[in-house]
Amino acid sequence: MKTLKFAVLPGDGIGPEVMDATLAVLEAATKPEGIALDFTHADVGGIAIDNHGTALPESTLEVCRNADAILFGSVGGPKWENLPPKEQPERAALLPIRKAFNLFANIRPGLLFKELVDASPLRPDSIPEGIDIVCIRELTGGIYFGQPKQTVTLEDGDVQAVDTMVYKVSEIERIAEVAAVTAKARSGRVCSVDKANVLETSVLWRKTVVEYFKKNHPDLELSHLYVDNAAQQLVRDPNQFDVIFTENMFGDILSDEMAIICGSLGMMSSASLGTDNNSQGLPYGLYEPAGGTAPDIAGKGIANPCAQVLSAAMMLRYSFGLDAIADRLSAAIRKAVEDGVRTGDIAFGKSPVGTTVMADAIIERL
Ligand SMILES: NC(=O)c1ccc[n+]([C@@H]2O[C@H](COP(=O)([O-])OP(=O)(O)OC[C@H]3O[C@@H](n4cnc5c(N)ncnc54)[C@H](O)[C@@H]3O)[C@@H](O)[C@H]2O)c1
Ligand SMILES: CC(C)[C@H](C(=O)O)[C@@H](O)C(=O)O
Ligand SMILES: [Mg+2]
Repeated sequence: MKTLKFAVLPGDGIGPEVMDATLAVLEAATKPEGIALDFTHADVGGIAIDNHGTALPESTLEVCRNADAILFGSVGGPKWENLPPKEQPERAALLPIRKAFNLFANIRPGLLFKELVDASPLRPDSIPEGIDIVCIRELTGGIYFGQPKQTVTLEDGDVQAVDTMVYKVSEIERIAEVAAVTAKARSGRVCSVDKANVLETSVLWRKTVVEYFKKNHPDLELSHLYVDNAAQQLVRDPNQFDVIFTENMFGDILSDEMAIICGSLGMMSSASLGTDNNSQGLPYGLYEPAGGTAPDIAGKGIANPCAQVLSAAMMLRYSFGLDAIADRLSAAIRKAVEDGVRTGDIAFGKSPVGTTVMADAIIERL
């Protein structure tokens, strides 16, 4: 019997709620195929601070190292916001785990099912067929990790904070390759987003991307946009894009924008892949919703589990090679929303259901 060995890190806020629902869906999707799930829970983020005194315990890293993939919820929330910034869950758990496994390529699909067009804030006539684009975000470089990163008191008593945006050619080339491979499997169109009219890192980004595509992927259609223009083009006409690829912080911001034009953060999944393969000979990856712990709705049982389920589907696809089951999961979600089963974030006129009812509806349609 094929066994899928993965780490389950639910984290904080809605993380455990949508994770429980997702594991039930995953079990229902794999069991009939004779596939067993071998997953191990571990604490990460605020819950790990509470239970172990640190946001990313060594024991959690060990669970991840012994697995073929990580299914991650989300971390952070009001309870830990008053800790020193470097000890907070986002900076002390999420960024280090991405770095620890060298997960430099973050893939975020912006998928709005035709059946869900009414949940988008965009005019329905501007997206009659829904939206199908993807953001490839560089995840282990840029201003998130560059040094120095500090706050200092100056001689005159003023206080100054510094973040540093750094990119090397090698880092830009490897994410360009991911964008190119993604585009080849789709329409062949790639738009690289930067701020080359202002930032040195973006000047290097654009030059490197142009040269890399010219040399390695001359068949692909490459375009460039400044990030401010890209932000408004996404709202004006999202389907003019196919693959958007960009550096870490621009990707963070643009992907939230993509999520909301696709209905909700509760619908946006992500895969973070690196340089290592797992014991299956497939990419080791971390799979998590693009959104966060949603403190405004946490604990109420009303969070949308679809982003977490779709993240699990990405795990099946990339880290376990189970494309057919991944497709079935996506189709079951599509059918459920088509049938009007929707959590509050995507309900718009329909009467909203809770997290477990949404998960059960997906299971019924597998
Ligand atoms: N990957 C992660 O772990 C991650 C990602 C983003 C934010 N965060 C953290 O989460 C906390 C809250 O951040 P925030 O409020 O800025 O962003 P958020 O993504 O948690 O929430 C933004 C809005 O989207 C809604 N939302 C998000 N996911 C949803 C879902 N599955 N179903 C229904 N609605 C959903 C929320 O209710 C909220 O209104 C912060 O501590 C932040 O740092 C963590
Ligand atoms: C929580 C935060 C560190 C994280 C990021 O900025 O990468 C989140 O917003 C995301 O998009 O995954
Ligand atoms: Mg974000």
